[in-house]
Amino acid sequence: MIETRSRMVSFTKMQGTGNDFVVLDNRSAQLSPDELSACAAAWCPRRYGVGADGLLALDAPKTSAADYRMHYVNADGSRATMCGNGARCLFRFARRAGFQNDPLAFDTDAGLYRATTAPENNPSGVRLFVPDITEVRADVALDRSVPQAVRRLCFAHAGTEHLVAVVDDLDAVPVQKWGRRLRRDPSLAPAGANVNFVELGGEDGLRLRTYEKGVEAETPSCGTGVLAAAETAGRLTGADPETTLRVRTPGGKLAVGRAEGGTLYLQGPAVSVFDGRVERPRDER
Ligand SMILES: N[C@@H](CCC[C@H](N)C(=O)O)C(=O)O
Repeated sequence: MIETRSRMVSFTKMQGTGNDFVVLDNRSAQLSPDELSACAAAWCPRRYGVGADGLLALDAPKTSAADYRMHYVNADGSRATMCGNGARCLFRFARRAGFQNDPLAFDTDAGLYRATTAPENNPSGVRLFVPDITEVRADVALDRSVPQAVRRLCFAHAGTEHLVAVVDDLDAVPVQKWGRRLRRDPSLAPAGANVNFVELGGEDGLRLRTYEKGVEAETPSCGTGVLAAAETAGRLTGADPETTLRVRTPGGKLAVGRAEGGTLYLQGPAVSVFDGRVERPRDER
């Protein structure tokens, strides 16, 4: 068969609070879901590829309400239903690609989302409107033992699966060790969960460190993790659910609040780092 697609794929490297992504326009690249997974697994490793926590692809919309569709694939090639930092980056990528509606609406595997430029005078800020988080368990029991330092353990589906573990001393948590163990607890099968360790209080409201499934490591920040923490741990502080909650991650600050009309949002930066071209993995050619 004659190969008609280019071997090289154009991409933009982007980051949102240090959570970084290879971002491509799949209307031109035309990669199938399996090919997107293979590309993520080939391009995300930091020593052998471009280096990223995941791959984002902008595609033609699936529903008439959307301007475009977002595909999200973790660094290990597994597909995830949603990515909060990634969705903000893809919004900025879509603007650069010429999408002009405001807000922009996009299909994801977790449903329809919308985003707009953040209202404050912050050129990199993006406000991602999200559906209310309805699947919440305030206290969960896992099959495996949970470290004693975890004072409360909650679960929230914030577009994807999250455990929220409340601790007193966030800096003392061995995130890699505990996250890896809790993330695959049999009671969470088959999807598993990202694991967020949260310290309550302080001037920023919450501090958060996340072990991400699909990266199988701590990442500098996780947007849906911030939403899950705001919904569960944030409420444990007695904070008014209507006030904006500031969440500090190792990669930077994010805000969770309610817009006029009551829609929940996640707000933070989305930044282009560089543009490049990368070869498709050999098996996929
Ligand atoms: N970093 C993302 C979440 C990406 C998906 C996650 N690893 C999963 O598999 O659920 C975010 O910013 O939300």
